[in-house]
Amino acid sequence: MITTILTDIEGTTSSISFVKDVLFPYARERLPAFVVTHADEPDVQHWLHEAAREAGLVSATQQEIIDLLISWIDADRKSTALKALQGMIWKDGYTNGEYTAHVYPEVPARLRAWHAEGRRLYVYSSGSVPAQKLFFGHTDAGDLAPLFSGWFDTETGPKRDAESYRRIAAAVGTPADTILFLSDIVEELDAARAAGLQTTLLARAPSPCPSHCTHRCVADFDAVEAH
Ligand SMILES: CSCCC(=O)C(=O)COP(=O)(O)O
Ligand SMILES: [Mg+2]
Repeated sequence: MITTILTDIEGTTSSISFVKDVLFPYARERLPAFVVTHADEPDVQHWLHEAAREAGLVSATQQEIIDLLISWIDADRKSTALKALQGMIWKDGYTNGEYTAHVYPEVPARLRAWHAEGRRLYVYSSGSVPAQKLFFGHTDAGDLAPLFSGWFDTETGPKRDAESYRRIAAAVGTPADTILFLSDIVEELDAARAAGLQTTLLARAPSPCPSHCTHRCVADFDAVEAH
């Protein structure tokens, strides 16, 4: 019996294009000024230091760190430090009404229905937890954040590592096989299944389900079986 649904964001609840064509360029354009203006804030300082550490830079100028972070945005690197900084920059865009987060049309009603049935909903995304909360707090369909019981990002661990899903099951406090993980990435689902979670692949149009997929595969949330 599925009691808990854990969902990815990009490619699952929401289009890859919104993240790549709206969020990433917004952060890319504002990152240099953001770093210069906020570098003294402890949170920002922490993540700048973490980015330098991740890159193996013993000492780096502010401009070198900015260049590094921009190259990571361009490469879609799932760096925890980059994601934390991007989330801080995206905040202004949401609160100023410059954009709202895309969700596929059936997603809000399906999330509400699962919530009303008593299932607990969680997010696991490479986007930072603050960025996830902003995202679901400002969607095209309004504020969906209250539907979720909790949020996980790569501070819990990489999304392709089974240990991350074991940690999530322990944090949620329910047996792994009662959790259904939804994602558009087969390697993430493989890791979740290795940890004992149930899995469903989202193959959003025009992508077909892969021919030799070993995970249940559906085109949208209405086709997800969560029994
Ligand atoms: C929280 S919205 C930003 C999403 C993001 O930065 C990202 O890398 C999405 O990755 P996901 O794990 O949701 O596929
Ligand atoms: Mg995804």
